Amino acid sequence: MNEQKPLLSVLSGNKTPVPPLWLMRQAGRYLPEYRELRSKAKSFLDFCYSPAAAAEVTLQPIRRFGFDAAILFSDILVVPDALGQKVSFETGEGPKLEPIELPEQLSRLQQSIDLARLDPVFETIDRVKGALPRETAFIGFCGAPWTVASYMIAGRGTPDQAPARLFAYRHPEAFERLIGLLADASAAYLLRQIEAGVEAVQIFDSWAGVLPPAEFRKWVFAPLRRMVLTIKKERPQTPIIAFVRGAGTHLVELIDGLGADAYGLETAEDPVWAARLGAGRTALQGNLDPLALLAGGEALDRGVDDILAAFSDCAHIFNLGHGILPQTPIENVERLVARVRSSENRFS
Ligand SMILES: Cc1c2[nH]c(c1CCC(=O)O)Cc1[nH]c(c(CCC(=O)O)c1C)Cc1[nH]c(c(CCC(=O)O)c1C)Cc1[nH]c(c(C)c1CCC(=O)O)C2
Repeated sequence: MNEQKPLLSVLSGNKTPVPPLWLMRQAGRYLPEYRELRSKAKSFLDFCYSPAAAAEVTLQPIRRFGFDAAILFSDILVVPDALGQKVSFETGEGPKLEPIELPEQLSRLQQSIDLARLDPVFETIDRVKGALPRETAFIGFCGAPWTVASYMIAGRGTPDQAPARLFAYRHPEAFERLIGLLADASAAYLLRQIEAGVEAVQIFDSWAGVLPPAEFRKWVFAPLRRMVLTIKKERPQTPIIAFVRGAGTHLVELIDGLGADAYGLETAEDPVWAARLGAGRTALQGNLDPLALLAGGEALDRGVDDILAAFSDCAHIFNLGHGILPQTPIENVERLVARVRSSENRFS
């Protein structure tokens, strides 16, 4: 039955005449119906933990655009929250956490994740799965250990993740403990999402691109590998999408050895190179520039066509190279969907 859903078919390695399509951060501020519900919530985290609202927001982009996948509405920072770190979101400023500046402060965290705290997320999943169209796949997600740790250490978003990189150089053993804790917590969290009803999972390593190669192997590849092994052991049938943003040439070793079912490519990655590397071995997801979508018009059409042409010989999922921007006009998303869906004869 799953084979009927185009996204799951591509994740099992099949090519389709038209790639299935969804957009990272597709539930969000560019949608007026999102902004309306969001304005009624006490806080962003409260919104994430309100199953009725979170389920509704998950479904909004499906109703409007008929994407091939819904992604659970939540945030990667619910994991630190369920590990006992204080998390809040200030409007216009992004996330705020109690920073971790010294190894001793790691003892403030719980030794394992409190999944009961995330019960509202699992209830959201339960509500969404009954409401999705038959052909729409349902994706769960979490942040990767390195990306989540970068917020936990700095206590906020940073342009270069310097606080976490410094902490890792100064206190490698403590940092390794934190990364290990996050790998186990995140794998357990994804397994519980799968049990609740998601059909595929995506791991977001949004800040993987800043690390030198030796650090990349320790803090990105190794914990992702640990997560993939844990999840595949329990749920071999559930596909995993790894979005290792800024992987660059590390894509070679990811495809060789990570064991995910698909790799998400960011905006700057060359789709022609990636397609040559991945064709016949893995599914690939990406990678239209979110700014081309914002700009619309010919820039959008050209961007879409280049990507469709580059991946025409691959098991390909059409997506952006990073999240959709809040200023993106709705008409441009409609134009994107129409252009991808009418591509059958142009690129096969
Ligand atoms: C790094 C990261 C975060 N969260 C996420 C990442 C990885 C992906 C990426 O790199 O973009 C992932 C995420 N965040 C959100 C989703 C929902 C599902 C989806 O539609 O994709 C997903 C998959 C909702 C959200 N998460 C957040 C919002 C906006 C908050 C609001 O509506 O007030 C949404 C819709 C808040 C958030 N959450 C985070 C930041 C830095 C911010 C503030 C910046 C921003 O506002 O975009 C952490």
